[in-house]
Amino acid sequence: MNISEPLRFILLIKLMGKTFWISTLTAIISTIMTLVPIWILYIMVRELTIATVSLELIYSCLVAAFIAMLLRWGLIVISHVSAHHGALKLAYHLKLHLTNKLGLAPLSFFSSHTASDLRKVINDDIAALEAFLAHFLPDVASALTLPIVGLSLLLYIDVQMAFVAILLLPIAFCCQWLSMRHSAEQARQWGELQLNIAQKVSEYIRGIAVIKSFGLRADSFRQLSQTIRNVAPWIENYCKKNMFGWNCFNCLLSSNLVLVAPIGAWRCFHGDLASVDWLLCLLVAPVIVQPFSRLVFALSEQAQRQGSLDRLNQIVNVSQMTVSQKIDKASLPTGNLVLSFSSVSYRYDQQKPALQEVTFNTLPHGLTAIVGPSGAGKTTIARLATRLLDCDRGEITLGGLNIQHWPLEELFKQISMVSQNVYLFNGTVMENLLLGRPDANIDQVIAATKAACAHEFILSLPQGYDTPIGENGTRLSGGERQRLSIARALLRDAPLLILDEATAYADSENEWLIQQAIANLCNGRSVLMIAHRLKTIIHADQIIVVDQGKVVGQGRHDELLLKCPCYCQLWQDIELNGEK
Ligand SMILES: Nc1ncnc2c1ncn2[C@@H]1O[C@H](COP(=O)(O)OP(=O)(O)OP(=O)(O)O)[C@@H](O)[C@H]1O
Repeated sequence: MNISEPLRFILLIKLMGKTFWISTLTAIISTIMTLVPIWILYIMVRELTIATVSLELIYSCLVAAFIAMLLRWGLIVISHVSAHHGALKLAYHLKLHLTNKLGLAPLSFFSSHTASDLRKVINDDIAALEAFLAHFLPDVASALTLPIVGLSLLLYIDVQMAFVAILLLPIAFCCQWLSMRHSAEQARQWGELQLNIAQKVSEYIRGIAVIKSFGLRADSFRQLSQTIRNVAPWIENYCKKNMFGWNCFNCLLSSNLVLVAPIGAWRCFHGDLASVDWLLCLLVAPVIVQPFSRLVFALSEQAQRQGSLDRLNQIVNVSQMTVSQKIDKASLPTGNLVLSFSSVSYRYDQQKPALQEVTFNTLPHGLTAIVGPSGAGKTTIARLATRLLDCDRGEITLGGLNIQHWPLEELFKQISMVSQNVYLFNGTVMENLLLGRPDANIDQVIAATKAACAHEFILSLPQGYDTPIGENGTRLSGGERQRLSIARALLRDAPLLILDEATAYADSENEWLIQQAIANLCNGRSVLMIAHRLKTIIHADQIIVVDQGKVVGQGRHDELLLKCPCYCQLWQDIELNGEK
């Protein structure tokens, strides 16, 4: 299923393809079948009122009515099954398409859309559209058919009675219009309230450790309880505003017999209408108007569905990380590639630049460290090097080729990253290890975990390599998670390694193991290490000092102590305050 344009209802229907037409057509025919037994009853009663009753005709009528009822049920089943099948298939493709889009979205998109917002959009909004396509479309088709066919039947029997049957409709619609005037705004407010609750619940769950440590409960966590409490007055106000119009509408819809019965009786009495025709009017008149209640209900939810589409389109329309030039795979640079920043500048939002005119090269087979005070721009450099962000000005090249010209898959084969904030997926140890290299064999996996000092602790887990580690590895310690992520990077075996210093939060035993694992990881590779602590990089082959987004020094440790004031200051801070 190819989804290449913004989502609209017409597009969703097109994407459902023939399942939509099958379900709609069968819904329409099954609705017509609802009126067939009534029509047959009418013919039977008319036969019974004439002098010579043909029993044969009566039997045929009964059989025909029975067949019409069976056909109706069969068609309803086909309509619902095909609508559900089409809607589920569409929901599956939408989820796949949107998650692929998110995978290629730049990091800046995620700073304005939280994980809980996106989860709600991908789960709830797609579920809302799926329900609409699976239930409402066949329902709406049937609800539109019934009044048209029923009214045609009444017009055929008696034009005046057809008019009486729909006399109250305009008044009913006026009442409904009065109560629905603000429905789009109300649907928007309701969507916002739901989103707010989802965000606060997810914040509450994420921060549960802090909340417990302050002795708070859900009702005393003010942000959450206030957001939930806001819903009650909103619903009360909504009911007050809409109750009168909605009740009048429903009353008027179910009251056309109040006119059809006495007017029909009066006309029968005066010989103006045959009593059998009056009977048909009594049976058909309520059937004509009642579906409008279903139609209006379906329409009243249209604003909410439009809201769902708008939110989904925010993901569909997100600009993608692009490969700006098509390069033949065979002509890509190979070997131990040098990463170069050349006059690179970047700013988040409209704030002051995070990086300005940054220029440096990594060393092939060497350790290049980036150091600087907090907020200097070190992490931004790592994000730009891995295309989590794209630079505003300047050029970043790998092996002499701009990284924006590298096919993404090939670029990420060259780079491995170990970050301070390790993310492990909810699966087994082995599944997490194989993430970057699914075809690795068990010997390669064990070699990687041994080099990352992780093999021993993995074996001590209840099911060894097959132990489930929980969401983000919650069943492992911080140091264990870190060593597992290093093993994952080792197994990936990319020639350029970017380390966002991994030992910052480790205890002394774990720190020693992690340092050892990192030393193994650096062996034979070009390494760019974002160092938040100096003592881990004093032996680096090259140190780049960054301050306020600019490179202010470059060299080895001893050279920088002589010529770079910013580096001297950082070093003095360690000597004065120590470094944990
Ligand atoms: N997502 C973001 N949105 C807006 N500004 C940001 C964002 N991330 C970082 N910044 C800003 O960019 C500048 C550089 O931040 P960066 O995280 O690169 O610094 P750092 O040297 O890694 O800091 P630290 O050592 O404290 O981690 C800082 O002024 C920071 O406030």
